[in-house]
Amino acid sequence: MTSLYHHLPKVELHCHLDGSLSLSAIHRLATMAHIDLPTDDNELAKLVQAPHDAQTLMDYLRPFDVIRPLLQTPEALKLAAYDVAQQAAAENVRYIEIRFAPEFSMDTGLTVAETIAGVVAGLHQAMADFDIVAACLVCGMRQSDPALNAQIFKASAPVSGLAGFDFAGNEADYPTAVLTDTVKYAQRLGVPLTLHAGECHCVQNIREAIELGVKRIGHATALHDHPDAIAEFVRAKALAELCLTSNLQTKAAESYADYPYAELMAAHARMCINTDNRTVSNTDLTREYQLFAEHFDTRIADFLQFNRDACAESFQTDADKKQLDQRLQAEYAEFLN
Ligand SMILES: O=c1[nH]cnc2c1ncn2[C@@H]1O[C@H](CO)[C@@H](O)[C@H]1O
Ligand SMILES: [Zn+2]
Repeated sequence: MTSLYHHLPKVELHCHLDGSLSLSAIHRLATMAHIDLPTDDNELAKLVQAPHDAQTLMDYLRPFDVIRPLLQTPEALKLAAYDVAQQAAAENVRYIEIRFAPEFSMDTGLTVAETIAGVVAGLHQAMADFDIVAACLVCGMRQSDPALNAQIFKASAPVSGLAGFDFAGNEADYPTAVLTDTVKYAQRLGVPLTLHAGECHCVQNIREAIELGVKRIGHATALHDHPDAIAEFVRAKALAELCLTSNLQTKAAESYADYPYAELMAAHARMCINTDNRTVSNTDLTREYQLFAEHFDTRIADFLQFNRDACAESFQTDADKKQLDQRLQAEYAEFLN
């Protein structure tokens, strides 16, 4: 039986391409790249899912090393992007932003523009085949040379189909403060920006992102127990891209009790629900909704509000936002009665 949460229309703003590939897509990509990976799904899953004993974000990020060599051609990126958008469409995600790091797909000579074109081609094909709108975000990596990130952003900005920028990666050792110049550079390029922050118990990283004028914060988990920072977050009308399962795995939150949901709700903070990484976190958006309902008593009207806020902060045109917002309201009417 498919659950209510499967049927609810959804908007997802925070989903990594390389962390969300289906096992069958990984098998196909490995064959294309002539790379030996286990043919058995259980064995493959062990390699590409977050280790059960992960203690930190860096432990969680290890499986991405297995995926990196598979995503080195435009055809592979196209197949990957199609696969993730297809999975999302199958669980009634109406709009998704899928992010990836061009840096990790340039090992054998692709240009930044070629990597983005590959991803965008896959998203366009998925949009033609399924009832979903899918957009592409480019990640700079926190731990990388700022000059490389600047170069990647500069080369990305004019590429057709690029919707926004992000910074991902090692937040513990590369806090927001060290990114400031590159963030400002990205902002000057005129491309909308979201930022991973608050995944490593450092609320300062969220504060600084907000001070830089960033309105979308990936995770924002470190707001827990920081009412002043939550107040600043609310004043800035920022949106938290929540990634619950991922946060429990990286120990950004030790337990459900350490998760800032109730505090954010009480403060009327804006937020939305995301998978972060379907495969690495062994989840999907339906399961994330179920977890919020079970552990935090999130109601249908709340899910609608989260999706409307996600829509309002999505990196689409105002006309497209309006159309999606109207669709969400119309479609939720049957679930709210
Ligand atoms: O939760 C996360 N926090 C920080 N970085 C992440 C997270 N999930 C994935 N990536 C990083 O983003 C890259 C581009 O998709 C991935 O390769 C991974 O290194
Ligand atoms: Zn993320």
